[in-house]
Amino acid sequence: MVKIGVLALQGAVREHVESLEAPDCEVSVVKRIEQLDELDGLVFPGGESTTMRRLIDKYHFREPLQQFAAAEKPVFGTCAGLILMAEDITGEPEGHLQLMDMEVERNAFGRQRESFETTLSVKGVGDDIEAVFIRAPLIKSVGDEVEILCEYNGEIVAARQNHLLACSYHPELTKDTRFHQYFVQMVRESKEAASTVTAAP
Ligand SMILES: NC(=O)CC[C@H](N)C(=O)O
Repeated sequence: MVKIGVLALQGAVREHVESLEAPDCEVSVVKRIEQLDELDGLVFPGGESTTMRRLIDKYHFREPLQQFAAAEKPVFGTCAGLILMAEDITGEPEGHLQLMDMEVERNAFGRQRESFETTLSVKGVGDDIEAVFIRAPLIKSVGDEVEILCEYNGEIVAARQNHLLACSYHPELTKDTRFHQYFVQMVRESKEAASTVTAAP
């Protein structure tokens, strides 16, 4: 059994909970820091990153979230969640949680395309993944350890750095749960690897 939480300070939470459903996966809505201790993986939903940051600071979540990721527990950020994870944000003095080696640009898809849907090929997930972009950020550059999973019109929109997964769009707003199930599998593998290490003589 793996336990995955969805950070519920602000943003679209319920859809993530539904997309993560699997027979061996217990999903919870995270509102208190103490809940992090029980989790094997965590999702940062979409919403408004500046509001989320304000609430993260208000409820003293910043360090516990950074520790969660530093313990190599998997984290998955979508849209505003991706912005929270980035080391750098274009035009801003520094990133929020600075978990993942990438620079992101907020609201990067221009005015008339602020929201749109498309089908994408995502490495390791599928070549016909439905994606909903809502005032989405793009990933402008990534460090050496980051694997690019998906590009849209030559721009990076999904990436993975070991136990960290991020995408610009909203996989939780479609019926297609493959991206979430890819993350659930990351959490299973990470938990299994951690228990092997603990069990070693
Ligand atoms: N759908 C979203 O999560 C939008 C992200 C939002 N534009 C931000 O900058 O935080």
